[in-house]
Amino acid sequence: MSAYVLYKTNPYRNQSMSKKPIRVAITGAAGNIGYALLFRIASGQMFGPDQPVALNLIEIEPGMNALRGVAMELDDCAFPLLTEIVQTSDLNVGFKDVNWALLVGSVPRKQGMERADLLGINGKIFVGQGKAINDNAAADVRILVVGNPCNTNCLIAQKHAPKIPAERWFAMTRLDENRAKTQLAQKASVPVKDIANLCVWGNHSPTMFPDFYNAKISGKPALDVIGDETWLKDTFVPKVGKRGAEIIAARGASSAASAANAVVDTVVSLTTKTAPSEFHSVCVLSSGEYGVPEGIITSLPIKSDGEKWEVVKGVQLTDYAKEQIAKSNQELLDEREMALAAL
Ligand SMILES: NC(=O)c1ccc[n+]([C@@H]2O[C@H](COP(=O)([O-])OP(=O)(O)OC[C@H]3O[C@@H](n4cnc5c(N)ncnc54)[C@H](O)[C@@H]3O)[C@@H](O)[C@H]2O)c1
Ligand SMILES: O=C(O)C[C@H](O)C(=O)O
Repeated sequence: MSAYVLYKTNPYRNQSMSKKPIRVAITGAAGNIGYALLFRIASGQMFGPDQPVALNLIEIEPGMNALRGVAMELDDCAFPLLTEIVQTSDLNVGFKDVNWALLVGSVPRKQGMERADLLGINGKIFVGQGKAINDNAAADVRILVVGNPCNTNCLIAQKHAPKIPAERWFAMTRLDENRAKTQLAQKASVPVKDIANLCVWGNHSPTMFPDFYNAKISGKPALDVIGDETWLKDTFVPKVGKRGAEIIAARGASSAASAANAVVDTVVSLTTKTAPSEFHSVCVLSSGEYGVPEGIITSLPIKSDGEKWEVVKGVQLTDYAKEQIAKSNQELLDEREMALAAL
């Protein structure tokens, strides 16, 4: 079997479009999240209805046949914005000239496991991917890590890509934010669009802290609207933290469509202007904001001007919130130590 397989599908189609395509690499493209994600990117939901996209689909060798089927389906959608599909198991080909790298490919956990149990299995994948991104990607590349444990995997890849500025690396807690918003909306019997300022802090693990103190329901503090701090602490927080496990128990497989949706939401939030006074949860490399230890990829409240992002300043944290966030960040420090020792 060849070391890599590269198929370019219709490389010349749709070339008359005036904007230069955004080139997006997706690893694990034939997996469950990949299957829910590619069609949304190709249809324009990630970068907008007039922005052409080229897709670099990356799989391991045993996944290449399934990937060919997925690419055929992309072709059969006749998406006007999709200019090119590259299919490869060679990371140097897959990350060539990409503007975005969505690192999904890795093993999901099974029932009874924690995401951190995957570090030994998945961590090493991100060494080679970090290096290949460093050596091949476009000068403006931005990277979003989804494969678990996503925070520490992101840190591993970042450490192997010295050319790429630290602010271009992200890991995903948007699914947790979306889950938390829905739980609050259902409890308060309001539409989910009425929930704002819901930051999930820390690690994408059961220790994450969905900060209900700063969340707003229809413009009012969530605590006032719900009126039950015990429910928020003892039911809402663990419900959000363990939602991934609840889905695995019900589906027999980890969340896929909602994860793909959160990938789209994360990229949209980083590439469009955030609404005034709103923020979103994204894991970024900490430089000590809010007393968080430096040098971990941790979830913080982020806003964007459409080009650059920043950590929102001035969010007031209660002592309880600070304690929960510190626990989650301690877990990230421990994961970092484990990862560095293993690599
Ligand atoms: N951060 C989040 O919120 C979040 C949410 C859901 C799932 N996840 C994680 O995303 C990952 C993928 O989930 P899934 O449901 O798509 O899994 P899946 O098993 O359906 O698909 C994974 C795909 O990745 C491929 N793959 C494995 N190693 C690879 C490598 N080195 N390079 C390229 N491709 C590789 C596999 O062949 C497979 O096709 C898992 O680690 C899961 O835990 C994260
Ligand atoms: O829980 C998992 O293992 C998958 C994912 O991280 C999730 O939150 O759904």
